[in-house]
Amino acid sequence: MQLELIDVTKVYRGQKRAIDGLTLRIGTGLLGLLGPNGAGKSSLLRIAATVTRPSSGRILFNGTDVVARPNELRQTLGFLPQDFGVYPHLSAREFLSYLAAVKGLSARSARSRIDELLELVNLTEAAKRPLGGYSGGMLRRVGIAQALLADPRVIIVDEPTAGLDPEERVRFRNLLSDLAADRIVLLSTHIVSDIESVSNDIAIMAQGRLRRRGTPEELLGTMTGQVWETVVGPAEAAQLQARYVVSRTVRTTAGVRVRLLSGGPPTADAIAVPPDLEDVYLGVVPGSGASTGELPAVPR
Ligand SMILES: Nc1ncnc2c1ncn2[C@@H]1O[C@H](COP(=O)(O)OP(=O)(O)OP(=O)(O)O)[C@@H](O)[C@H]1O
Repeated sequence: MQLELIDVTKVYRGQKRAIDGLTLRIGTGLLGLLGPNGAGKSSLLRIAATVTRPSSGRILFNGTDVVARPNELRQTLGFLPQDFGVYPHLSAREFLSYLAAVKGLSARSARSRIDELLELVNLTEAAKRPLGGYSGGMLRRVGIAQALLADPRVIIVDEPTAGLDPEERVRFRNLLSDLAADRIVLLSTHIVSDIESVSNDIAIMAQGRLRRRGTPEELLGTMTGQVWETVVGPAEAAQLQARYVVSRTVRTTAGVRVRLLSGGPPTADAIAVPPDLEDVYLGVVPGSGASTGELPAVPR
């Protein structure tokens, strides 16, 4: 199975290029698409899911042109869009039954599949309640269930863990990782920790372009010798933040431990440390740390 996006460009009316000549070949397994807000991830996923047409470029599913003949992919596609909407007066079960009918599932197979999925996303108890009263995390889980309705071979999910609590996040990551054993799973996120534990294939996107693609080991290898830690006073920590891409600061009893990216030692007693994926991400997309919401401010 292969999904290929070849030299894809997307230009919205009167805007700059949301996707700019991007090529991505995706085989069985889980591909984590990482990038800051506005990088073009959603646009790319909507194109891959046949919801939007590219301005130029080709999309092939097992060699078939998806733009000209979308049905082959659509029949086996599960898609969770970022702005997934529901009918507030329907219950989860009614909503999923309705979508199953739209997808052409027989009433009988739909019923058992829906039972299975409600269990899988932990909504069996709430299944009869109107969706209008669901929390954001619960709605996300309904979205995940609908994407899996027709037992798709290709699963495309846009920021699937948004609004989920930490426990649900882990649960869902593991679910996608299991599904990816014999399916194509394409997942987008701007949170590094969402994919580092489950994805052996990571693509980093920024400003409509593919910036890196590889296994975690390959990506980490690109930053070897460029990540440093040093313990300094608060004033010097602020100076380092102004001069370098800082991936983390931690206040300790000895001072502020600053972790930063630099080609050489930033201070006399700085120590080179093994890179992690957050460092790689910040190295590729400087300034994206703010969007992860995970960097504490330097105390001044
Ligand atoms: N329907 C649209 N019409 C006009 N511009 C759009 C449309 N959809 C996206 N864009 C623009 O295209 C660019 C890429 O947006 P896109 O939503 O694909 O990025 P993203 O990486 O998914 O970010 P986010 O996580 O914030 O959705 C942005 O500048 C955005 O404003």
